[in-house]
Amino acid sequence: MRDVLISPSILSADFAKLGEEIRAIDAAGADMIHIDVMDGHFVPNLTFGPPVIEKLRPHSDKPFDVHLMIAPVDPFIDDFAKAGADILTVHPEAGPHIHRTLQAIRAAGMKPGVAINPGTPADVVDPIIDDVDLILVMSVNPGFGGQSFIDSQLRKIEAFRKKIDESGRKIILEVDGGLNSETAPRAIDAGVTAIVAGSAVFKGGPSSYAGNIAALRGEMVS
Ligand SMILES: O=C(CO)[C@H](O)[C@H](O)COP(=O)(O)O
Repeated sequence: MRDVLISPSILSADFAKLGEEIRAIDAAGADMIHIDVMDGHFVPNLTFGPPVIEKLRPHSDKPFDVHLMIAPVDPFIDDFAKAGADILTVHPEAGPHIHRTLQAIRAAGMKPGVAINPGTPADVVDPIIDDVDLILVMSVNPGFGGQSFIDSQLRKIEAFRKKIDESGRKIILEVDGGLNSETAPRAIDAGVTAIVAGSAVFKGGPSSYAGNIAALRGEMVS
């Protein structure tokens, strides 16, 4: 299997101990920290926003990989930059002008990412592939952790692998939703370079995190 980045989603962490949880996954070998921001409007769930991210920032030096499931996005871009986001990923459906939004994210000093829902075709990325540093393939409908991986998204990952290789650009191809030790190898074979996992990392509590992360990389767990 190729090397992959593991980005644990703190959606499955103990929200009463978020700082502690981030320190634990950092120490357990996480490459990035995946932070899901939901507004109860773009997706049917609510999490948190820039003030919480700012308080979490001192707990890890690893990149904060922030996935915005909010609409609109543009009024909040500077707030996420100030809070310490490194990668800011948005949905084309959040509108109204995805190209302008990606440029604004880069201008604010962050890496722009685009998130693709299970029902959204891969071609939506064609006009903006030069403007993104990360493509996030949602392998569940966004909003909740603990859902099952949607197999049809493997074909989309393969399509993105081809598009990225043809672009000649260094773009992280990330997958999110239902990843575990059975689905992760299939996503890696299809071409992803980063895996987001919530339930599969946080199950069993802090003493299990290192083994859970290693299992997603396809390493033997002792
Ligand atoms: O973005 C998300 C949901 O919108 C979560 O990051 C994702 O679903 C991870 O959870 P799990 O690994 O439990 O499926």
